[in-house]
Amino acid sequence: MSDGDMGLLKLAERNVCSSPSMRQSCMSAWAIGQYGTNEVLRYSEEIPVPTVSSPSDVMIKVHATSLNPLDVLMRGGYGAKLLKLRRDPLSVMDSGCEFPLVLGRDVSGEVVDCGSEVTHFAPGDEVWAAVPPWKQGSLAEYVTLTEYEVSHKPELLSHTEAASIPYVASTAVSALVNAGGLCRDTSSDKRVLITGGSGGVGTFSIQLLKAWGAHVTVTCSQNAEGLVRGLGADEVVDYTAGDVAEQLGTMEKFDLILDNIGGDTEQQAMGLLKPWAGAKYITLVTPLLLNTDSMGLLDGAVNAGFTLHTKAIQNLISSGVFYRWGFYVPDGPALDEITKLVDAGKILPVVEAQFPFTQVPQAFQKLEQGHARGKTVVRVTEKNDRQAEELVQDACREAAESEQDMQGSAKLQ
Ligand SMILES: NC(=O)C1=CN([C@@H]2O[C@H](COP(=O)(O)OP(=O)(O)OC[C@H]3O[C@@H](n4cnc5c(N)ncnc54)[C@H](OP(=O)(O)O)[C@@H]3O)[C@@H](O)[C@H]2O)C=CC1
Repeated sequence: MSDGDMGLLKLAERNVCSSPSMRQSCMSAWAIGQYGTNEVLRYSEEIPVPTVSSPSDVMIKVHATSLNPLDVLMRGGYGAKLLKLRRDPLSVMDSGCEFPLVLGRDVSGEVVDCGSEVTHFAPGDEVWAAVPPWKQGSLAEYVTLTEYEVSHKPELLSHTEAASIPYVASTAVSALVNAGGLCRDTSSDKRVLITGGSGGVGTFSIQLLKAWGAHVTVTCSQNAEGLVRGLGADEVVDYTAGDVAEQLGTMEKFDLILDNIGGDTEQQAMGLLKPWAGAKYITLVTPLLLNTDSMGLLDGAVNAGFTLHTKAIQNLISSGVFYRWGFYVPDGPALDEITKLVDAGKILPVVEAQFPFTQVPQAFQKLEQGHARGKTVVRVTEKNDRQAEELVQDACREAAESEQDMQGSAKLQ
């Protein structure tokens, strides 16, 4: 997008937050005003600041965020019907719709304000969090979350590094712990297969499971083998080199499969689990939001529930395998545990690409090309710091000019 386009967009969006008094409560953000392709992404300096409105709110100045496949999907309207149900009624009250909608699900930043009942955080604290998809996102100067969703950032990580972890970590913990029943104390004798191990969720999950002592097998492309082995994967199967089910079928069977791919992988995976031994298959690729989008809330939810129930029963009866869907769940305390693992050097950030805040559309393009090797991060403050510097320089220049004017008029007198 050219500077000229950016200027036109800014002018077009002045109506969001236009009066001088309102402008003080506005921030810069990348937002969408409708669902669609990358064209709908708009930079605006007129997005209302999400201020503290409840006693448990924590307002964060965003230093960095990262993109997830969900951002690309949500830009196109994915999950709109179900997510709208959970949005803050105040945020949709004026327009009756969710727009302008700010995307971005990760945040690493600094607390700037807290509600009266917040006990664990104070202004100035460096924090990280995953922003629930029903809340305004972090491709913005500020984001406001509830205390339970926030955690203190690992000291060893920069904001850019930290922003690569929260959403994939919260998803992995939810899938492996809540759905999979694994934890630090019960994983050491477990054989786990991660499909799609080279992406955001995969690169995090490998490290978490290795920190817990599990034996980890990963499927990925041949050129990602070095990456996943470097993160600790014990065995790697190149899914591009022939029949992946056949290759995996020669191995000892697994206790748990975390499926980041879905589709045919689901059928292939079932036969790879230990039968009648409490083994679990957890997929992150579920039809729930697609169903509610296409069939409506009630029919979609019922249909998804029926699908899940049928598959769960079939797999339990035929092979004693537990079939489950995994979902991202907001969980600050889980991130506290991840902070400890990061500080202990057991989990490293995997940042594949970084973009400045001015290049968010390019960051989305990168994500849409696929073949992720870890995460794509957006540095948010860099632009705002530069902008603040420019404002200070402008103010200094104006002050110097008015001083010169005053000296000039004093001489004349
Ligand atoms: N249910 C939920 O709440 C959540 C669901 N998800 C979903 O989980 C999935 C994974 O997320 P995330 O890790 O962030 O995605 P990424 O896009 O970061 O990673 C996907 C990875 O899979 C690899 N891949 C593609 N096809 C295959 C294949 N057939 N076998 C093995 N590897 C393959 C890709 O590389 P390459 O193509 O080069 O092989 C890429 O590295 C996504 O579908 C996402 O939408 C994520 C978070 C929450």
